[in-house]
Amino acid sequence: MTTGGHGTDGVERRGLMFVLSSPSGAGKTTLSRLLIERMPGLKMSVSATTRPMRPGEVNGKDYTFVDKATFDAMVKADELLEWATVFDNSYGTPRGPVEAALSAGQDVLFDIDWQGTQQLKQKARADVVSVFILPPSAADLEKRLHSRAQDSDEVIRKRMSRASDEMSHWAEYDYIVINHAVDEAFAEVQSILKAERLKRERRIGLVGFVRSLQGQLQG
Ligand SMILES: Nc1nc2c(ncn2[C@@H]2O[C@H](COP(=O)(O)OP(=O)(O)O)[C@@H](O)[C@H]2O)c(=O)[nH]1
Ligand SMILES: Nc1ncnc2c1ncn2[C@@H]1O[C@H](COP(=O)(O)OP(=O)(O)O)[C@@H](O)[C@H]1O
Repeated sequence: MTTGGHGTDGVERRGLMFVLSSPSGAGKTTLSRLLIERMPGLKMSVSATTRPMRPGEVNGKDYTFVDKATFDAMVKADELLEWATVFDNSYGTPRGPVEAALSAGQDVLFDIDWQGTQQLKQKARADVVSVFILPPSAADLEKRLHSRAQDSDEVIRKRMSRASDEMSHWAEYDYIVINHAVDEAFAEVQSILKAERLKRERRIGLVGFVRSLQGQLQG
């Protein structure tokens, strides 16, 4: 699905799809924002959703907020790379920006649930790197959902009751990070991305690079 761009060391490589999933409130959004701020060459995939906007969210940045009819039209026109229903709302990944970023040699970051992760893996397994974020405890999870202060008590109850379901998919992920302290969890997620960028199979320019090194040695 991807063509290739150049890594920071100048060797051409395939772009990767970096997926973060977790039960609601475990810290995906916080970690995603830090990754985008601090990791050059990584672009956020902005999902479309029918969920109402939360205070502080920006349309087109956090999500593209659409009504159900618009979402259904996007599905029908095959404009979504994957989509799913979560908490009675529809969420989906617009295909165009992802394909454009990957073919420009950028990596793409996804904050999507297990259903979306499965769909991406079916489409491009070799290019997907998936990380599941766990909270340190149920009490911490609940505290974080309250501290975010953006959802009603009823919505928080729904999110807590769905957490166990979401968590049951942890073993489908390549990496598991427990989000105790943000800085440490961020450092772990960053290490995963850095290592995955160096994977031999993604570095399609290596054959040429090594040939040229050998040429220099022989010449
Ligand atoms: N499959 C899929 N899931 C999404 C997408 N965008 C967001 N999600 C997931 O939908 C769930 C709810 O997201 P949201 O309402 O923003 O609440 P959050 O869990 O507090 O971030 C989270 O598990 C997100 O990862 C998407 O485009 N596709
Ligand atoms: N390691 C952490 N320690 C304490 N609070 C955290 C930590 N990580 C995230 N939070 C806070 O918890 C709340 C939920 O985090 P958020 O990133 O929105 O989760 P998600 O996107 O998974 O729903 C936010 O208020 C965030 O600032």
